[in-house]
Amino acid sequence: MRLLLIRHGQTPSNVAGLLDTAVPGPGLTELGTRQAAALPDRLAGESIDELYASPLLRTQQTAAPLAKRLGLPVAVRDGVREIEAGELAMRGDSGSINAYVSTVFAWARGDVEARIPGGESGVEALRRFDSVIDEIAATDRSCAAVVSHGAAIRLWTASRGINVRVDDVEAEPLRNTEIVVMEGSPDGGWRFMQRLAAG
Ligand SMILES: O=C(O)[C@H](O)COP(=O)(O)O
Repeated sequence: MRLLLIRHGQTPSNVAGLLDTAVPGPGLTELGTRQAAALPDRLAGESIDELYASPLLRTQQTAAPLAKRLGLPVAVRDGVREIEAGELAMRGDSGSINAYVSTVFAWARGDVEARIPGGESGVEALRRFDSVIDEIAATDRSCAAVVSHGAAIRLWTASRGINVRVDDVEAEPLRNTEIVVMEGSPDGGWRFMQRLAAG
């Protein structure tokens, strides 16, 4: 099946460069709202038959225009929320951001027992994201859109994409409403197809 993994639109914490991962978190900025409004047209060529979002306000606000256009409900799943920042929450200094990002990519390279101080391990973060993807794949639909978060999407695609190099994912941040397209199945594996830039 085809997965469209969409990072939410811009938030005030994104503008400020903060590690803001708590639930429910901030809503979208004006730009973020415009980015969300642009998604239905950007994805008009896709035959999306299921729509998922994390419990955070920013993903649900991003999913809303797409849900309206498609006439689909938004299924909220805790498993696709952002990687918890733990003791690094709401920090914006480069040391904290580097500690967060480097732990996430250490997980993608196999060190899944490492833990963000006060936060999750890679085992825990991947287990919850995997469980949602497995649930989606079990529906036997052809295409699902999942509105999630930058670190969570990069972790999952770097860890589960059979044709993906972790270095490439680490080198390329995911911008607001940028989309990672993956195809495959839990049994056969997931292949990275393309990134759809936010424009
Ligand atoms: O990486 C970050 O900046 C924070 O964890 C928040 O990510 P998000 O904006 O994709 O939720």
